[in-house]
Amino acid sequence: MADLIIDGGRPVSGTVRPSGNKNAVLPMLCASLLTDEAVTLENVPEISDIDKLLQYFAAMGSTIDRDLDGQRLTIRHDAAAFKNGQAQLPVGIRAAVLLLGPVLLRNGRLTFDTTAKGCALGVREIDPHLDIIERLGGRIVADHPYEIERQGAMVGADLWPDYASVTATETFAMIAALAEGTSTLTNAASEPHVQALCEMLLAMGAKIEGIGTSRLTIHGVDRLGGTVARVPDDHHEVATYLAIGAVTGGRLTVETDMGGHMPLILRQFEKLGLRFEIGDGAITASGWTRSIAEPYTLEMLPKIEAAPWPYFPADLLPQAIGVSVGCTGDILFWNKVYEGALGWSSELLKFGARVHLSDPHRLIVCGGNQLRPATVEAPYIIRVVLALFIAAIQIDGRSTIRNADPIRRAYPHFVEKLTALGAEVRWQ
Ligand SMILES: CC(=O)N[C@H]1[C@@H](OP(=O)(O)OP(=O)(O)OC[C@H]2O[C@@H](n3ccc(=O)[nH]c3=O)[C@H](O)[C@@H]2O)O[C@H](CO)[C@@H](O)[C@@H]1O
Ligand SMILES: C=C(OP(=O)(O)O)C(=O)O
Repeated sequence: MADLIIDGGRPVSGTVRPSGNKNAVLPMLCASLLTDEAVTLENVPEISDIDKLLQYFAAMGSTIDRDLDGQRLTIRHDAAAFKNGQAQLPVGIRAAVLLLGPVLLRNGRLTFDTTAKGCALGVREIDPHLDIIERLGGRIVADHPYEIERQGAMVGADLWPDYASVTATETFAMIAALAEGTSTLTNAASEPHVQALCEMLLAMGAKIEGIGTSRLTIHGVDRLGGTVARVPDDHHEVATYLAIGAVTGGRLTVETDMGGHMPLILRQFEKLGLRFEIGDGAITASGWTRSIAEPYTLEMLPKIEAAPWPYFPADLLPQAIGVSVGCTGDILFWNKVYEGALGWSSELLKFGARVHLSDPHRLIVCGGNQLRPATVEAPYIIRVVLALFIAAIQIDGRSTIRNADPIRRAYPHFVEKLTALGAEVRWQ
């Protein structure tokens, strides 16, 4: 594991372009298994999750042509080779769960011995995925290791799961696209990455209605074809860079076409005193008041709550917490998604911040403290490394984030990009 060394207190200014969204490119890559034709993806980020997925595909006999500089990748799965491949599903990445549906469709059966865990945010469930597979005609014939099979085609069904799960919705979309008849999913997830997968499936010949809403209707087709699809920019990365620019007193512009997805996200950071200028194809972080906006309702603590889209994303709550430690005023952070996503917050005490974990879902940050540089330990949670980084870079002096590697899963060339913008940061 590698550490990040940060010399904080220097303005991070200039212009940066975000990379493709990890949580979009991974399901899009898995969806390439739904056709024998070539699929080309553009704006493909250089992240370790893709390397793991591509290693798996290569071991299964797929043909991969990747142009790293051009951020372009063409993949084609040779039917016979994939059938004979024996590789284990990748471990350490949540996206492994996105292989279940496509591999089952391709091979008729699948054995896997992973619980498809990614970031250590608490339990990462597989039940919603297995439930969708069963409801659409698959059978779980054994567990530990799990064996799934299908006899004949998958069959459409009407589903209404307990909650809107991102990857389970993606599993549903990929299977229902090729199932017999019509399927509906009520309580579907609608994050920008879910929308991107559905748009790609449409381009491959799928018939999907309700993209971006909480109800998907999919009319199954006999076959899907190849396509060329662009991975959307990562809205998490956009917001993260804007936050870094603002807390360092810099003026940072992020060039992106994701502005339409950003209003609620920017409004939450504005509660923490960040100021933005919205341009055509660009957002600029132009200032930071450092004071938490007080609500008109006097009895209420200011709060930022994360929940499934179109709420503020759970994958941005840590970055907002990282900003808040430098503010005056108190604020409640409420993670309505994960039950294990805030335990790391005691690391913030090492910077001199005051934080109170009310319960596994809620954290109160009390501001107005004199912060100091520190050495902190990052858990295996991508966005928490960013939270600790945002805390560290606003403080004069040298801080160290131990075990910062998880950011390689989603933030390509992080150190190089920030160094070019004036930050003093390096790996050790
Ligand atoms: C590869 C990928 O795309 N990973 C993302 C995906 O993971 P993933 O698809 O695993 O996340 P889910 O949407 O399934 O939600 C995660 C967990 O939160 C709990 N839960 C969620 C919603 C809800 O209304 N009630 C509830 O209890 C469940 O325990 C669930 O297992 O979506 C998460 C939530 O946006 C993101 O953090 C992950 O980055
Ligand atoms: C939680 C995340 O990823 P994963 O689900 O892949 O672990 C994330 O991207 O923040």
